[in-house]
Amino acid sequence: MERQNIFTILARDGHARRGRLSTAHGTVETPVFMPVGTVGSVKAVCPADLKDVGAQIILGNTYHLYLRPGDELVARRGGLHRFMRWDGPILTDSGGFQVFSLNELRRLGEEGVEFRSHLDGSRHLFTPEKVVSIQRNLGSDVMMVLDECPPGGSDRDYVARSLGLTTRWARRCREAYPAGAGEQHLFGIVQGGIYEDLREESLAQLAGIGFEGYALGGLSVGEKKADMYRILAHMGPRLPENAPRYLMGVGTPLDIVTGIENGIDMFDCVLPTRNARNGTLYTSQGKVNIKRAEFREDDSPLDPACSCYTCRTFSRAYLRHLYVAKEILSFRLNTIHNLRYFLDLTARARTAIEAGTMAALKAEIAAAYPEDGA
Ligand SMILES: Nc1cc(N)c2c(=O)[nH][nH]c(=O)c2c1
Ligand SMILES: [Zn+2]
Repeated sequence: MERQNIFTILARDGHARRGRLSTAHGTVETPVFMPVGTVGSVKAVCPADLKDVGAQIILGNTYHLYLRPGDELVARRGGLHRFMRWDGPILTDSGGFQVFSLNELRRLGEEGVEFRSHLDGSRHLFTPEKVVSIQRNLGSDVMMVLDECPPGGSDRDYVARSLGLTTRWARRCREAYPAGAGEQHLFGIVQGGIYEDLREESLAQLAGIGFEGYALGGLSVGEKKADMYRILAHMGPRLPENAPRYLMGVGTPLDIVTGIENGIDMFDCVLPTRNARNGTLYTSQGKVNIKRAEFREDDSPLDPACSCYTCRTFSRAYLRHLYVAKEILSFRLNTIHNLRYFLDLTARARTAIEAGTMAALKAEIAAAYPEDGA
């Protein structure tokens, strides 16, 4: 069955694209930031908070949901959307990345990757077919193939061998879920480390198989920032023109704007949620460390340029007090703000692309976050 085109480009500004992705749970205006909902919750906030901050699509981690509560339990409860009461689109990663990042004990082979649960030490095997089955049980709108993400700094020979395995696994994922098999989309993941020729080879192999979208993996995994930006500039515009392009695990505000100017449409990163919980807040004037004593009696809003519930309602003095007192409310209010900042950033990018002013937005973010580009 021929699939209708799921992605439409509405405007361009250089390589930057303003687009629209259609999914079974609604359309996604791109460029878009996806809050990370690791085990079926975006930590410290509820679905109503997510809607209030402008979230369109969120991310779930297959590895974590498979181990707890279990993908088959989620399927019996009606799928992840119903289970967590999120009615918008959901993207799930394949779990391979978490296997590598959370498990010392793992065995990589042609069949798949064997690992022990970080929860109870039980043994498991993720194969391409298994991770597709898990994501079908979860019912995510966008599924990711099983891939191997070579550690940052891996040598060229290892990266070359690894991308071959990633391609063979991607082909098995596609065979397990052929185009048109259902309403879920399947995205391929381009690997190839910091080597342009290997990146192009990985992309050519994946494009030959054919996916509804294409991700750049293997970045923001410990490589030098200059190497990430070099690969981003080389590969972003080379990804298939009429498919959504997803930069996995990225990134800082400047990384995101740089990704957009290089043709990326979708981003996910734990920075806004994780840093909210350690008091690092993103604002129009750069990062604010809310625990600093200077805020003890500061009645001003966290960010006068932000219209989120936190900035509309509370002072920096109160936010500092909650953080220092280790109040649970601190996590929620800080997360609401940080997510709103990242979601507003991509919303402003959508407007900037339509107006042809992406360069001005990038200059503004580079000035507010000079440390990001280092
Ligand atoms: N930075 C990254 C974050 C990620 N969640 C992933 C991933 O899930 N798969 N493959 C990847 O290469 C990858 C890189
Ligand atoms: Zn705010």
